[in-house]
Amino acid sequence: MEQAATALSFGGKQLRFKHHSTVLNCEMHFSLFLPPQATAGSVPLLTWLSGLTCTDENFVQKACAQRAAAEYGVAILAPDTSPRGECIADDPDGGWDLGLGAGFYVNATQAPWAEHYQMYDYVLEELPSLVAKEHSVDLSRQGIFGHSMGGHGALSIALKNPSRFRSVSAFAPICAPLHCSWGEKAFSAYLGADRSLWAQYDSCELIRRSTERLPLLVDQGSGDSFLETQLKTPLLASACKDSDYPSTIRMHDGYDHSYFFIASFMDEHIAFHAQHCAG
Ligand SMILES: N[C@@H](CCC(=O)N[C@@H](CSC=O)C(=O)NCC(=O)O)C(=O)O
Repeated sequence: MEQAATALSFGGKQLRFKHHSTVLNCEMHFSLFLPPQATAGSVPLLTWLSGLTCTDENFVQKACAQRAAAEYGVAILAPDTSPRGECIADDPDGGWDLGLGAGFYVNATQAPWAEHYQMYDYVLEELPSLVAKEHSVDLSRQGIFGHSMGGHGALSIALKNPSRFRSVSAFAPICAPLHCSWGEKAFSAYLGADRSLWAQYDSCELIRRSTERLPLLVDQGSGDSFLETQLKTPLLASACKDSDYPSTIRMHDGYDHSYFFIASFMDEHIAFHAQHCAG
């Protein structure tokens, strides 16, 4: 693991690393914020999953997360959104919703994607273990959150692994990839034509199948241009209601899909995770 950048921020450190991922079979970058409390002992680890077209750097530069992370004493790990490199398969039609920057946090089973697109295992297993080997983060106190495609990733990964996380939250998540064109395009490429295999990564399906409960917070802007076509927040609200899954799903008048929205509520998400990851 090679350090690519470091900067002090609110008494903590904003770091960027390059490493070889054995799971993804390529070179990757990721970012890690360590709060000042990490110099005295291990701190909870929050994983942030970004949306379509992002790298690890969008969150670092635009989410305004460092001040609250330093205040509450939590580390934030920000992975990239897909495998990277010239040899990595990409959307043959040049779209930004498949391939590079659009890994959807699943383990692809189909050619040509399966060779590198294993983002589920990378985010859940390889990266936190790698970080914990070299930094004082406590893997028994983890939260996960994300935006849009990353909100889908955070919800689905947490719902599939409730014993690994204390809390989950999302900004404008893709709530039901089985029922939107972004999800249908990505899942048919990565997972194949059998839709029954897609359900293992669909948050609404996972809520309906769940037996354990995690604290769950979702924020959504009413002025988000993707709300009706791609995100479908009401489907998540219905799944939670039908399954008696406790959740806080908040609509915010006029907010759009951008990082301006994310930054506006970032402090509340970090406080939410810090509360559940304490002790
Ligand atoms: N590049 C596209 C817009 C893509 C976009 O809006 N990406 C969002 C995530 S969408 C769902 O996963 C994003 O986070 N963008 C990065 C940012 O810094 O805003 C276009 O040209 O329309």
